Amino acid sequence: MKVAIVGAGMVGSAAGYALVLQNACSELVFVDLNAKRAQAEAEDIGHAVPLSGSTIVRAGGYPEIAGASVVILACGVSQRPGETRPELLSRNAEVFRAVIGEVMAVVPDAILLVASNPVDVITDISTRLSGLPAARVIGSGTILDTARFRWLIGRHLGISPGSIHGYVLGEHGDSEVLAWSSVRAGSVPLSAFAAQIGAPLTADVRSRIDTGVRRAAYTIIEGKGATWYGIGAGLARIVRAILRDEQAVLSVSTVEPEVQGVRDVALSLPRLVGAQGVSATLWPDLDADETEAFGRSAAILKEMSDSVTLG
Ligand SMILES: NC(=O)C1=CN([C@@H]2O[C@H](COP(=O)(O)OP(=O)(O)OC[C@H]3O[C@@H](n4cnc5c(N)ncnc54)[C@H](O)[C@@H]3O)[C@@H](O)[C@H]2O)C=CC1
Ligand SMILES: CC(=O)C(=O)O
Repeated sequence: MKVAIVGAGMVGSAAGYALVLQNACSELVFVDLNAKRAQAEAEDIGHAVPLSGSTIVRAGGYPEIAGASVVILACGVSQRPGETRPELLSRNAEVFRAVIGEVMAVVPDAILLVASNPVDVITDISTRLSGLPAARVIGSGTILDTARFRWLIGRHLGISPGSIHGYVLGEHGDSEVLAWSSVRAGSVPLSAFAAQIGAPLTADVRSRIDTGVRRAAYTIIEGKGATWYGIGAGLARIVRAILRDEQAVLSVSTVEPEVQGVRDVALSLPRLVGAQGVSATLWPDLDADETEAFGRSAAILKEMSDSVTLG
């Protein structure tokens, strides 16, 4: 199965590297406005192939993405230190106006996987520009925030993050909702598990984890200029779910017809992901505060999307 990556910067190349190490696809093509960059990433990542599998890795123009089942879109600009994701909107909307047309002209049946920020709004824009059904335009959404949430809870409890079942919902950004009330460790509600093992979830612990998830991008960008490993692994995880038709439950962003009175808004909920894209959405039980915060997140995203005219 072939995967194309448009945008061979830090995020696109990290995703490509993760796919190659996991031997997840048979062919990988990088496209970038900066053709030398795409060529260099393809060559560097290609050197990992003999050590990991047999993926054909190359760079090219849009004609070379023909036959791709999934197109990862990681093109555009990223945050500078102190900048928020929404501040990228007008620049990245402009990039996507150009890129979606190029992609659709070659692979009108591919699944689009959007990473560029603000990812929920760019997912909505990509859905509108492509004319594809919402199920086939997937934003990485909160897959990364959910991983950060599980990682920090796992560290607090001293257990594997893979044994933590819980999600971050809504915006991939400042208004996101950490759905604490539905988190389980194994099959046990989180608070009960934490009390059983003598690691209670005090208000201070919750606040530290909330900040660790919500502010992660800002602190990493302050330290090294950008984030790429976590999202690279997240994008590879979504691609695997599609190529293997896993029907895996992942928190990803697609346009939802209605959320608490907000119509046609792209945001994250746990969704079933497989060969046809998103086949179902799961609505977790939320407490009153989480429900209110989720509605607020939907309204913020809708307002941002409405500010973009596509011409
Ligand atoms: N969804 C998520 O969880 C995350 C999203 N991001 C976002 O991913 C995006 C990419 O970030 P980085 O890779 O760090 O940026 P980067 O600057 O390293 O790479 C962006 C690439 O896009 C290319 N590009 C720009 N315009 C293009 C066009 N019209 N056609 C083709 N290629 C074009 C550039 O030449 C560059 O190589 C940013 O918007 C960033 O905010 C970053 C981390 C996590
Ligand atoms: C940059 C970004 O969106 C993140 O690391 O969460």
